[in-house]
Amino acid sequence: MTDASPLVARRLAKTYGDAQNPTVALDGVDLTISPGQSVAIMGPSGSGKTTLLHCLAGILAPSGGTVTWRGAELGGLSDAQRTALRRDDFGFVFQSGQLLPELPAEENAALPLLLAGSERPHAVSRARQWLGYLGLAGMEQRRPGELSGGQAQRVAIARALVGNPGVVFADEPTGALDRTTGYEVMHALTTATRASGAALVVVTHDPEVARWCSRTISMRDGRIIGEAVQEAAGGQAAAAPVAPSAQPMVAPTQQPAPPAQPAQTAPQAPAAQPAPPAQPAPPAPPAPPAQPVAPAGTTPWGGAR
Ligand SMILES: Nc1ncnc2c1ncn2[C@@H]1O[C@H](COP(=O)(O)OP(=O)(O)OP(=O)(O)O)[C@@H](O)[C@H]1O
Repeated sequence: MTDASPLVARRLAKTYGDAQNPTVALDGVDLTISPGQSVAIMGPSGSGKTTLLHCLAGILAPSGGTVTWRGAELGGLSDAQRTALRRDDFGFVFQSGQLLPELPAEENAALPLLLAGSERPHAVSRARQWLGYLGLAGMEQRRPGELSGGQAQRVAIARALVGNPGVVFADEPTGALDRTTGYEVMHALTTATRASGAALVVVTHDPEVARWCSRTISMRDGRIIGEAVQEAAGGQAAAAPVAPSAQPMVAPTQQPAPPAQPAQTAPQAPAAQPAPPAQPAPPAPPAPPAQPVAPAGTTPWGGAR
């Protein structure tokens, strides 16, 4: 990824319903997210967190204002262009249930590349590399029902990163997990995202989850009412320095070398420190699995929602 331009929202507004019964979900949000930043969005229920994430990601069309990514205003793109952008430039991790139950982990993780037209061996190889980086070596053939909740979320993280996105959006990624597993997933998410050079946007209710991010945005009634920047740049980075040996294996054609980030000290480490991800497993020759069925209209990189 060479483009260092940020994701920028200006005067973003979103109203649901009609003129007789409107619900103002976003009311003039300004936000700039630079490459490599991790941003937690917090606020009470109904404050507009998910709506903001969906507008930033091009899933929802705002009622007013703009979202600009790499020089393109999302509102000016066609539906097909927005779909391609979500598929190629953005990665997504949701609370749970986003994996296709009939597909093994490696095919779930490879899906964005397969849908983008990559050759299957390349796509599956890249998926296996990310799964190995995330500590799932040996589980590539397991289906979601054969994985724990935390393992399934790590497959989802591998899928979010397999296409080398510029931004990863995560909506309550730990919401269905117990506290310790949630921290492990946040460790995996922030470490892997940082290693790839992508920005990360996380919606969460949990301040401990937010501490893994370098910035926390607070929302109320559709507005940003405050922002906190972690003292140590990147709470998660502080908590979990990435040893060079733990960096993901890199396919030179698509995946840039992980940035040489300095290891950081951990004054704000979350209380429960998860173990670092396992060492990357050497890529194995991919099996030629069955063609996955694209769930049209049900995924961020698929049809309109
Ligand atoms: N599809 C929709 N139609 C109508 N109103 C909606 C829709 N989606 C969200 N809203 C309303 O918009 C406001 C913001 O919702 P949003 O889901 O963005 O909040 P949130 O902060 O993510 O909430 P939560 O933490 O409960 O998930 C709420 O008042 C909600 O009821």
